[in-house]
Amino acid sequence: MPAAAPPPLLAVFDLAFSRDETPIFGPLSLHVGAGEALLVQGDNGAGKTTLLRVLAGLLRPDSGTVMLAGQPAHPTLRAQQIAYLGHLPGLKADLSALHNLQYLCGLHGRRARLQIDTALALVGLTGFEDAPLRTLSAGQKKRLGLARLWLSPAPLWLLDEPYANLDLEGIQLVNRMVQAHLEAGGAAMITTHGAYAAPPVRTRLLVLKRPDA
Ligand SMILES: Nc1ncnc2c1ncn2[C@@H]1O[C@H](COP(=O)(O)OP(=O)(O)OP(=O)(O)O)[C@@H](O)[C@H]1O
Repeated sequence: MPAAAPPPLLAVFDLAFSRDETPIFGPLSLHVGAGEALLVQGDNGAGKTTLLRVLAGLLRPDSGTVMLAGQPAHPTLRAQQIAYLGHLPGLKADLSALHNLQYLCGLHGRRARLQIDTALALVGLTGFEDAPLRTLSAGQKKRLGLARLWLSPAPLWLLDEPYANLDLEGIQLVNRMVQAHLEAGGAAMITTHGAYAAPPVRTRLLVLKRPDA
């Protein structure tokens, strides 16, 4: 008898979120399996960031269930399974690029056999190791967030506008990273305003609209 397929890395059932009784999204059901990317599109204010923040456990939904690798999501599981790249990448302004990554790797773990220097080189930040974060440009900060993402051992990437502030080479870098992550058995949910930046991988599309729109 063939072995049962593994559960999707992310499965969401009837998830809904509102603010001050105004519905922002949902009820929404979706799943993302290993090797898949789900592109989340929608107008400004459609709820893309909010959805990713709920999935990351940063906001509490009104209702619904989030399953990670077949188990109900809880903080420890989220920390193991999810790498979240948001608008504020969780970096400290006064720490250097290198110290930020050392700090975050200490907190969340690091992909086996991957050195921080290697991740900095991948994102084009060699030579900026000692630069305090506050002296980096918006695109360089985004690149540091990408180095953090690459260092993370978590299989499910939640990427909120990963292309924002990046030049063309940076956009291609994100796409190469997503492709490599999926080929290694990971998955990604990616918010974006335009399909122009869709990574060249097996991608499904979720278009978000406000429930009251
Ligand atoms: N901290 C907040 N307090 C109150 N309302 C908020 C807050 N953050 C977002 N909202 C509202 O929630 C709705 C969804 O916002 P969200 O940021 O999720 O949209 P988005 O699809 O990511 O938008 P964009 O494409 O502009 O980034 C918007 O109407 C927004 O005004």
